[in-house]
Amino acid sequence: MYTVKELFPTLQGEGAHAGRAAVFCRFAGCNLWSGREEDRASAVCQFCDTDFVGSDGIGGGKFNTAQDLAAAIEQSWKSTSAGPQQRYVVFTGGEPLLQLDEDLINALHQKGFEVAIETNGTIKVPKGVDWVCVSPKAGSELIVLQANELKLVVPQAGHDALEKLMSRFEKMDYRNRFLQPMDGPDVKSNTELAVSLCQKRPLWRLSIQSHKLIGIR
Ligand SMILES: C[S@@+](CC[C@H](N)C(=O)[O-])C[C@H]1O[C@@H](n2cnc3c(N)ncnc32)[C@H](O)[C@@H]1O
Ligand SMILES: Nc1nc2[nH]cc(C(=O)O)c2c(=O)[nH]1
Ligand code: SF4
Ligand SMILES: [Mg+2]
Repeated sequence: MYTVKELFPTLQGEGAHAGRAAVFCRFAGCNLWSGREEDRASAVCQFCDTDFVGSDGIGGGKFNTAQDLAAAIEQSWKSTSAGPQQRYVVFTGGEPLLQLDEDLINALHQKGFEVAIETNGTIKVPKGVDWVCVSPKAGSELIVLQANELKLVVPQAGHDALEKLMSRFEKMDYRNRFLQPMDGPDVKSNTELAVSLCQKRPLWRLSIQSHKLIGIR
């Protein structure tokens, strides 16, 4: 059984695939925060911008089998009149690796989808994922040490030595590296920080949450 908060077609707003048509499948639940506001201050990850509790969002629900969920994802892709080419699904959450498994990945490959994930990097990635974006969280143990994309949200409390952290990540096996300004009350100064760090350290590129700027999901 898979519990999906919401399922919708949009454009990937962030990172290396920004601008690309995709179905987003947001799984319920996360290992670094309960999702309840009253627990935020004591959570490992305290800056989350997402409601991932329950299955009551648009396109959300409980899916008994991988086939059922893959069929819903295919329907969502077709709902925009998109053809069979470049089919792309992004699993996010919450933490998608609490639920994504090889059965579901295989069912999507059979339907011609490329499978991407947005993960906090604390859980092993199953075989077959085509694009892994890791976004490490201060105070958690990072175990996904190789990925297509690293997307570091800045600044994070506890990341006092941000540049030291960045130079550690520069020596690791991440194909693309992004700094993403933390959204919230300080997004403007966080963006200025990210811009100046990208200028100083050209191994990094800026990822802005473009979907928020243009008002899509
Ligand atoms: C909601 S998370 C879900 C996937 C996974 N749990 C993770 O943290 O990567 C999706 C992406 O949004 C980023 N994110 C969450 N809250 C944010 C915020 N306030 N500002 C900027 N990015 C944020 C995360 O770092 C991650 O890259
Ligand atoms: N358009 C759009 N792009 C995204 N990229 C990562 C997202 C996420 O919440 O994981 C996200 C999202 O929620 N919407
Ligand atoms: S790890 Fe991801 S989903 Fe979980 S609370 Fe942090 S940003 Fe949100
Ligand atoms: Mg989001």
